[in-house]
Amino acid sequence: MSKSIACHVRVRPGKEADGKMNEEGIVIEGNKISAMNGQGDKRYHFEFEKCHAADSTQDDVFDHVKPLLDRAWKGVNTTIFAYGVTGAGKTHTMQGTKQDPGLIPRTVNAILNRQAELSTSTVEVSISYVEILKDEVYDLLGSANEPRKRDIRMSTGGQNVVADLIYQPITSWEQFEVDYDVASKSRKTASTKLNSSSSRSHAILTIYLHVVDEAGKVTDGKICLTDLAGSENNNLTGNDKERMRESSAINTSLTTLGKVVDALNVVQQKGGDASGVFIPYRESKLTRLLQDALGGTSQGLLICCLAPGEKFARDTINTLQFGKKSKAVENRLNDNRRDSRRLSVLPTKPRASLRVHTDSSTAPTTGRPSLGRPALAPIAANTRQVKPQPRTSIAGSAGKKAALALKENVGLGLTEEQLEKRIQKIVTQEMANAREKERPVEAPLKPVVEHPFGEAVGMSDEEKDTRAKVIVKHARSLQQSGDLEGALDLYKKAYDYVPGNQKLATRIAEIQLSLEGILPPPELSGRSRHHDHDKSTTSSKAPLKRSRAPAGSTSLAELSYEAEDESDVGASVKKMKNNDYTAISMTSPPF
Ligand SMILES: Nc1ncnc2c1ncn2[C@@H]1O[C@H](COP(=O)(O)OP(=O)(O)OP(=O)(O)O)[C@@H](O)[C@H]1O
Repeated sequence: MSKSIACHVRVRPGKEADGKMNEEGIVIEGNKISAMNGQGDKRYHFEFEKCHAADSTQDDVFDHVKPLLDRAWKGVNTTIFAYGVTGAGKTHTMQGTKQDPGLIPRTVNAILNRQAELSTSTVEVSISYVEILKDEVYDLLGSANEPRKRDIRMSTGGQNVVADLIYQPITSWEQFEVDYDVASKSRKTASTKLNSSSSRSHAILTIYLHVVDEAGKVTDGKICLTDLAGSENNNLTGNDKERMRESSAINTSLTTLGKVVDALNVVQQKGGDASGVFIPYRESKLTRLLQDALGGTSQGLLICCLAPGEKFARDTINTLQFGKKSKAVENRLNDNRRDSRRLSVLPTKPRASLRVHTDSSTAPTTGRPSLGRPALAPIAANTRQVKPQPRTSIAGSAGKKAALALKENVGLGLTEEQLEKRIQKIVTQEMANAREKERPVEAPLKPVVEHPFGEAVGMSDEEKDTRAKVIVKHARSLQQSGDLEGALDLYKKAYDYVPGNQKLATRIAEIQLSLEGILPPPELSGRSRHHDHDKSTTSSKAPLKRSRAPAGSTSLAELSYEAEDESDVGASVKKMKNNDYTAISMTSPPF
């Protein structure tokens, strides 16, 4: 299912510090809003799903958000984020005050009320809460006596996850109030000329819902409520050196957010074709964590907060333009409903406990925190971006058909499930082709039984080797393009199929050490023929640029073409001997 991000606007009431006011500066008529530029000679017009005028109450704003919350109960990941210039009312809208609570407390309250009403279902509610300060992630639920800084890692499922994140089960309103209050107070704020209590960080509070109904149907929903730090003009804020440093980090991450939205708009204009479009999610921690909300699987709602006053005229137009661009982004909504009685890839039921740390290396694909098995905590489920590459030749019409079918499937990225399916399809093709060459009569392929955590049970050694080979090939492409984290992820996935493979283990260690800055980036020891044609732009010895994938990087879709090329595949599969990847032909170069 594909759906645009909705956009609401809220204008905050004017105050003395806003300076000169122009009654006609911001005009709202229904869901239409127009804003005058600073010179007063040009008016910009926009239309959104909802425009709240300066007299809107917290209740009004929440009323229009409720339908989105209903979706979370149906297993859809949802993200609400407040955007706008510093002092425009983002924190007021998301957090509010004790007397006039904002969206976060209202949402939790509504969830707890609904939990009480659903007497026939078991409902578990928990939260995580992080801030991103100067491009570092801190766990706001962590104790002041222990380090709160957290890493973002890529899970084996291709999701950006926060390591060792704390999940706080919420059992009552009173408990939430205390925990939320303590955590919010530890968020970094400071006084600037534009806002006496300006948030210096982006804050993301995530609410996880786990519902089991009487028929055993399980629904996992996630609501991600994000209060972005405001964009800042240091001439207006009067920032000192430290504030300037924070301001620079805030503005950089917001610029990246804008670049991501721009890139997604280009994808949209190309009819959803992401080929050749670089989406810079990795350029900031903020966009890594919001990846699910932007072009991912989440239902998104952007609330654009506007400050009245002539000095904000340009910011107002920028904010509205950002809202307009964000609205055009299409997400592919997830559905985290399943039958609890069936074998599932989803994590097991969490134990009830007051505070939970998780520290492991795999992440659930839903918004639900996994307490039942080791897991990295997902803040934002995401999908890996793949870039189909133009091919010079495809052998046979069957190859063309498969290539076309795959091309249609290459959207903005791949979920773990899609990646698995694609790998399985390629492996099946490769094996079928190899067998066809070796045996006159083709034996039917044994169906693969998937282990809940992705390991294939009952797979032949040959099939495991072939799967590893396909994954390694894609890992090499990512490594070549400079995406070391993505490559590492896939090398590890390949290793699961050929545990003990020394070369693969060495490659994994090299990349890990390189990511930690201990070793230089490892060089690839061979080149595939598909890399040869773009020698001029890409070289295994070229300096790594982690933020950009060169136009020549391969995709799994492309690998499927290779799988259709029977002469190569037959040769390569024949040469494959017990984990000896160096013996594989040019279609699968040694790592
Ligand atoms: N709708 C509103 N009604 C009444 N007061 C508001 C409203 N919106 C904002 N304010 C007030 O305006 C001031 C600035 O708002 P707030 O701190 O929410 O801005 P912000 O966008 O989060 O700023 P920053 O990016 O600097 O953190 C606060 O004193 C807040 O209480």
